[in-house]
Amino acid sequence: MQHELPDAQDRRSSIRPYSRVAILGGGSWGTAIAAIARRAGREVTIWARDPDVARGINDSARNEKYLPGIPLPEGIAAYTDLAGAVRDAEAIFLVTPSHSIRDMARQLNPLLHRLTPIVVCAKGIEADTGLLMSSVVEEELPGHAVGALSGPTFAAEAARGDYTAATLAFDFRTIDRIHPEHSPAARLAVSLGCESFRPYLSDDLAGLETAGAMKNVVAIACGMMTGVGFAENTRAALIARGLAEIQLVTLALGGRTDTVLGMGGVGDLTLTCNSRTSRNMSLGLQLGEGKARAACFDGKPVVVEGERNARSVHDLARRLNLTLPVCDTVYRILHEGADLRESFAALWSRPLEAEPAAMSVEIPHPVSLEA
Ligand SMILES: NC(=O)C1=CN([C@@H]2O[C@H](COP(=O)(O)OP(=O)(O)OC[C@H]3O[C@@H](n4cnc5c(N)ncnc54)[C@H](O)[C@@H]3O)[C@@H](O)[C@H]2O)C=CC1
Ligand SMILES: O=C(CO)COP(=O)(O)O
Repeated sequence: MQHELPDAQDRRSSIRPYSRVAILGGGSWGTAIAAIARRAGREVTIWARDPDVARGINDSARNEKYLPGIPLPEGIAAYTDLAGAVRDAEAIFLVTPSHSIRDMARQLNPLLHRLTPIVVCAKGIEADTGLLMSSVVEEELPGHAVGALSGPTFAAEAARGDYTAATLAFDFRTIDRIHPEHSPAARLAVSLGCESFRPYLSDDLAGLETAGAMKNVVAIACGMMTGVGFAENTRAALIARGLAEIQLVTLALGGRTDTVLGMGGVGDLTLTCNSRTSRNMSLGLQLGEGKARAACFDGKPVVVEGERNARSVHDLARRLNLTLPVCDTVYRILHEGADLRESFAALWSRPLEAEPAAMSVEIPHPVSLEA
């Protein structure tokens, strides 16, 4: 069940936002979150690895490298040293790519007060361990309340101030049900909520993170099919089957179907699978059109989480003994050199099976009509 913020205005005004928040990651999404938090009235610091990015934010309220042409709210203070960025922060948003989250958390260990809540905004599953990002952070920063922010949120649109919504999830153990206004989750939601950004609260952290990591793999599949020349029917089928795969893994990891149907599941999946703005969709599209991987994005290094995470999802599914035909097809094309056209043809000629009757089934058992 998704939790609303306490609804009545008097209750809402009793939730204290965090005054000072630190955003770690000066890329497109980190900068967009900084802009949202600043519009919501917070004192905002941002850590950027790249000194030019930090200079641009400090000197001209722009991040031309990652969000070209988008003016940012005044007053975001950018740092290139992590200690400076987090010094007075009451809450932390971790917004670097998923493969860097463990290292970032390790670096933060000596710098943070144990009560400082941490929100992971990267979408991914750790290679080798199969851990969701919040679990990675919990291992490195024990004792902190760790949550995730995820949803249909293209950075440039959110930074421009287009109406955007997302889900903020914390483990149920950290949500104070009697006094929700004291929970870091509620305080963080109020800290980010502003005219253009609407955070929903959830206690299904596993579901939210699983959906966020897997939708990128499905988006690559949709891009590939579109690039090869197939159209709307094919893409819709991939989205629906991708959603079923997300549901399987979500339930296996203890998450819930309502999360799969929410902002971070259906919301983000439909956004990324249908838009060329998505880097994941766009990678698939270019590969489907026959471009070599090295030539995609004009040879520039671009964060495409679904590429790395196709492997993490594949390994996790094996451990969980789950069959994920769509995600597996992407994995085999990207990481085992399988032929793209043949792989998708094989996907469509699998034995016929029953569609899970309802999204509420626990773990569906495919029924082969060939047997
Ligand atoms: N861009 C978007 O629309 C959204 C992105 N996300 C997620 O946010 C995360 C970050 O992505 P973006 O900001 O889009 O990427 P980006 O490519 O725009 O920026 C990446 C940032 O991370 C830094 N970085 C790269 N490797 C690093 C490392 N090893 N250690 C520390 N810092 C490193 C870069 O210097 C850069 O500041 C990803 O997991 C992505 O899926 C989530 C929602 C929306
Ligand atoms: O996660 C995103 C939007 O919610 C961004 O998607 P891409 O990483 O595919 O660009």
